[in-house]
Amino acid sequence: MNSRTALSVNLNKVALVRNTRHLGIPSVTRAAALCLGAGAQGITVHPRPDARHIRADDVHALHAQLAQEWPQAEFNIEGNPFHNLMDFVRRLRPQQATFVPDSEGQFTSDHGWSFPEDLQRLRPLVAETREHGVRVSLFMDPVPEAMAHARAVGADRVELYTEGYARAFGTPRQEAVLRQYALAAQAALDAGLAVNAGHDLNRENLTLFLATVPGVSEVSIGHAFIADALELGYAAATRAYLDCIARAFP
Ligand SMILES: CC(=O)[C@@H](O)[C@H](O)COP(=O)(O)O
Ligand SMILES: NCC(=O)COP(=O)(O)O
Repeated sequence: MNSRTALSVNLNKVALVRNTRHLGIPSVTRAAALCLGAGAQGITVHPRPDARHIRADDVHALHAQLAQEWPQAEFNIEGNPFHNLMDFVRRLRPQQATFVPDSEGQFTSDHGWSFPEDLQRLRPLVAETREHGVRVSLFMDPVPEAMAHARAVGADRVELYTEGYARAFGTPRQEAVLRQYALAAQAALDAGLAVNAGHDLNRENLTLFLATVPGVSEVSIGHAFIADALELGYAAATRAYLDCIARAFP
């Protein structure tokens, strides 16, 4: 299937279920193989410092699996570069690192970086990550004015934090909120950044987002994807999300 936006499947929630027993099932590497085999372009993990879901050995196993069996796939590791993310960047050099300003033990990601406050401390870590050959994406709220700062820090991309859109979807606020995301994406593109998006995207809200917000290179989707995969299976869920993406670009 040919489309303009890549699908990166986030496997956090597979590991969350696996961690409730000591049996190794469900397997994150098996999930990755099934999603990539069905056409997903990448795999995302967010190894949190408390290891509640993805653990360090999962990140290493997935990295080795993708390098050997899916060399064309993108491996995207998310996390806070001031906590544990840089260890993975330095050792594994994935295709993409997404910097997320989560606190330790955070329930789930709920905000992006703040500029100019975070500018100076991020700059050396962005530079180091890029020197390792790893693309840097910064998790950002949809604030158009912040995009030039993200570029000034040296990032390659921003990931628009989409929970606000997901909450507004289907409500009277939907149009105004989408306009805000479109303006933020355009500001990022104008600043020379590529645009990713993620958080609470699902089969209902994805097509409208991609049809409205310009130039989204990649979406990373986990929670709703895995919920769908419980009903449909990984391969059918992947095909369903690829179809949502394709329908945005008729
Ligand atoms: C950055 C982002 O939006 C995702 O990584 C999200 O935080 C998923 O993490 P959890 O699966 O731990 O909620
Ligand atoms: N970067 C967002 C991500 O990987 C998945 O977020 P969600 O779909 O689990 O909310």
